Amino acid sequence: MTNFSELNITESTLRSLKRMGFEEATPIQEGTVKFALEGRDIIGQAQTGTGKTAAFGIPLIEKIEPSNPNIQGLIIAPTRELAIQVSEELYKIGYDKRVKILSVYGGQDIGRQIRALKNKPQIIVGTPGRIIDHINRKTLKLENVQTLILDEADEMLNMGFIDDINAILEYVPKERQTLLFSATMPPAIRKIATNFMNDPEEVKIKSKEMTVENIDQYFVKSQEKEKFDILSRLLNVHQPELAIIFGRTKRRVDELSQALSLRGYLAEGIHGDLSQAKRMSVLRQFKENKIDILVATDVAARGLDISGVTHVYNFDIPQDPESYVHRIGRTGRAGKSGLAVTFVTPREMGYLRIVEETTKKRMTPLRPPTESEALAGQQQTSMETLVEIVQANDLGDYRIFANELLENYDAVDLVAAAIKFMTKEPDDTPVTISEERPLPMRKERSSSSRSGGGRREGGRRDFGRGGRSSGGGRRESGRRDGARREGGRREGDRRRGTTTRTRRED
Ligand SMILES: Nc1ncnc2c1ncn2[C@@H]1O[C@H](COP(=O)(O)OP(=O)(O)OP(=O)(O)O)[C@@H](O)[C@H]1O
Ligand SMILES: [Mg+2]
Repeated sequence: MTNFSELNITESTLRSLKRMGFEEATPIQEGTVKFALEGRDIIGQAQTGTGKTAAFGIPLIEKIEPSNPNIQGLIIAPTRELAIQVSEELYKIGYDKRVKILSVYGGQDIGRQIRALKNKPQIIVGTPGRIIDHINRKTLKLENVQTLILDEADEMLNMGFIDDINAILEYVPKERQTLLFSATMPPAIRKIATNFMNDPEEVKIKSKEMTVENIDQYFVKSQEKEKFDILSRLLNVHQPELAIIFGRTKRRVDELSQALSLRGYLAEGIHGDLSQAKRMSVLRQFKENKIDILVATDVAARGLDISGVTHVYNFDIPQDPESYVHRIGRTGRAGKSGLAVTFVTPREMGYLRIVEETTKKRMTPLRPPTESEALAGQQQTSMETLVEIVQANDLGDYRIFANELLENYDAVDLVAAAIKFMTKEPDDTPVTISEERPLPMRKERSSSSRSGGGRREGGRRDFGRGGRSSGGGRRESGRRDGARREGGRREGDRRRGTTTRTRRED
């Protein structure tokens, strides 16, 4: 590990990094900062949660000329939450240098953004749709941009976003530095990337596996209709501090979060159809531990950095390996450990093998606990918690109440009642989980033949063949019309009908 002071970074940025608690550079930061400071274009690839934001953020902040009031840096991110998160991290890195940063994203009052743009921000972090809206309104002037960054670059260059990116690029000077970052970078996408880069330096942090090793990865083979009960039992046994459960569709997320709430879990759902205010409030509650289960579509997967996520459950196996990598990467961040469980129906086993081939990591089969095992596990945990509380020796006044109770009741009964109170007993409150259509049958085979089947919305899968999607239907006529959007969501979302998977927005 290298100390930041060895990376030719100015004092003010070093002070900011210190304040952030960053002492040593992570490998991707060490590998990219030098090239980026030399002005090189970079394709940066490193595992989830390993500090890619600062890897592009540090050189960007270093390059900003404080006396220049123009927009000098533009960062494009696939979701609103990510745009906000990246701008917050940049704000911290640029704090001592007083760099002005603004995030622009769909779902937020555009008038407010227009007023904020008049304050002369030097860096803009935005989602593609809203950036284009501002370009059309002539409220965003990009002709002085010197650095363009795509976070989650493969996602940004997939079929759904490439038109938007091309449209934005027309307004950004050709003479610029371009930085692309992601944990995954399928070869076909990397090829597209080089089209608008200038002799990019590829910085790939070598690792045996694509996922970080501090995430324990399991799979549970089960029938579709058994999944929910197994999930509840796993939650009872694991007792995650913070968990994210991924579902394949918006309906799935709604049903799962309702069902979990009915069964007494503190759960909320998040997906692209919710209002921006709702999405932000759910995320805030999750970050503040007011809810401990976040049920999400892939919208929440990319790039979100929520500390303390201990468990990720893929209630539905994702359709492509890249999504898997990003989903489970919400845990095990910044060196912490995590646990991921993926549900797979028997006919989806082929997908599991493809994921494993891509990540180069086998998942361990997990035998789901039976109801009585789940209960026994919980009782055990309750007992251990009681013992810990006793050992902490901080009971004070509680002893007075205990003595009062002991005058009238049997000691064993009282302790048993305490254990019972702390234990979540099996709950058969009826819930509705509609059956999700399984992914198309796919034989177990090597990743070299990944085409066919499994079309995901926008035909992104087709990139696996190195070609353009035929059935994506993402292209929108009138895409330059700022008014076409509805609540920041793409029209394409509706048009895709039943195959809509919930990914796109803005
Ligand atoms: N040098 C560092 N020292 C300590 N913590 C760091 C360092 N760099 C980044 N972090 C922290 O690590 C966490 C993960 O960083 P970040 O979100 O940039 O990861 P990422 O590589 O972009 O992941 P993803 O692929 O999921 O987007 C953040 O909380 C960040 O503040
Ligand atoms: Mg990131």
